[in-house]
Amino acid sequence: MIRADKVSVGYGSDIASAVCPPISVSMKPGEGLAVVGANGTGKSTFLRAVAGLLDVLGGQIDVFGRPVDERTRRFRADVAIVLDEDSYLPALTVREHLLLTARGHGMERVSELVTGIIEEFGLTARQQAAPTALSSGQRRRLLLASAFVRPRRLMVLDEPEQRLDSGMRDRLAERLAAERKTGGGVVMATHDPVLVRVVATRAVLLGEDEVRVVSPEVAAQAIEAM
Ligand SMILES: Nc1ncnc2c1ncn2[C@@H]1O[C@H](COP(=O)(O)OP(=O)(O)OP(=O)(O)O)[C@@H](O)[C@H]1O
Repeated sequence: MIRADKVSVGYGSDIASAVCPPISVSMKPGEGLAVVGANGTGKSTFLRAVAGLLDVLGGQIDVFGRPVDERTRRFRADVAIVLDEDSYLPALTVREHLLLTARGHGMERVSELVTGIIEEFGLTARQQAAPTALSSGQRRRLLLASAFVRPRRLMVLDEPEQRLDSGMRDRLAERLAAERKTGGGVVMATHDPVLVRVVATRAVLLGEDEVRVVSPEVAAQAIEAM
């Protein structure tokens, strides 16, 4: 599903500008990969490369057996991405966003599905509100809900716990664990040890001098010690 081979990521033009040492890690369907490390160690940068939003400086990332190309319809259909940024259409309500996302991905008769996801993400009372009228946590819920309302084989999530209260974090962890158990893949950057323990099957621990592939428990303990 994902195979990263000595991947260097960063914002300059050559390997010398990489933000962390090369990353080698792989992930199969039904697995969860947590990307863990202190602030600024390169978690979001690596996820951007997995999502095809940033070219790698060296090495290679294959997703579904092919080099990442986010422009292909197939990649966009298979990969649901929620990064660390607000992105929404200000003139559409919560419900309209989710209907549009599902229909845009070719789904039909989505009303019931959308109602269920809205409820699951605690947005029922705000479903007719525009995103600008939501709290920041509610907007984050909307973005996450958008990823669950569409077909996908892989979820790429950058700190999905951000701005969520603890009840919602726990429900999200269960939802992502269920995603994995039904054969989906989840790759997520996170600072939340609960998410790591519940969702991940392995983790990549980014540090300034080394990158290690570790068990979820080792990664969760590393977060707790940061
Ligand atoms: N657009 C950018 N241009 C140049 N440098 C950047 C850019 N975005 C991030 N960086 C730098 O790249 C390094 C890695 O940043 P990144 O956002 O990947 O870290 P992170 O591990 O996700 O951190 P956090 O836990 O704080 O979210 C940091 O030194 C950061 O300052």
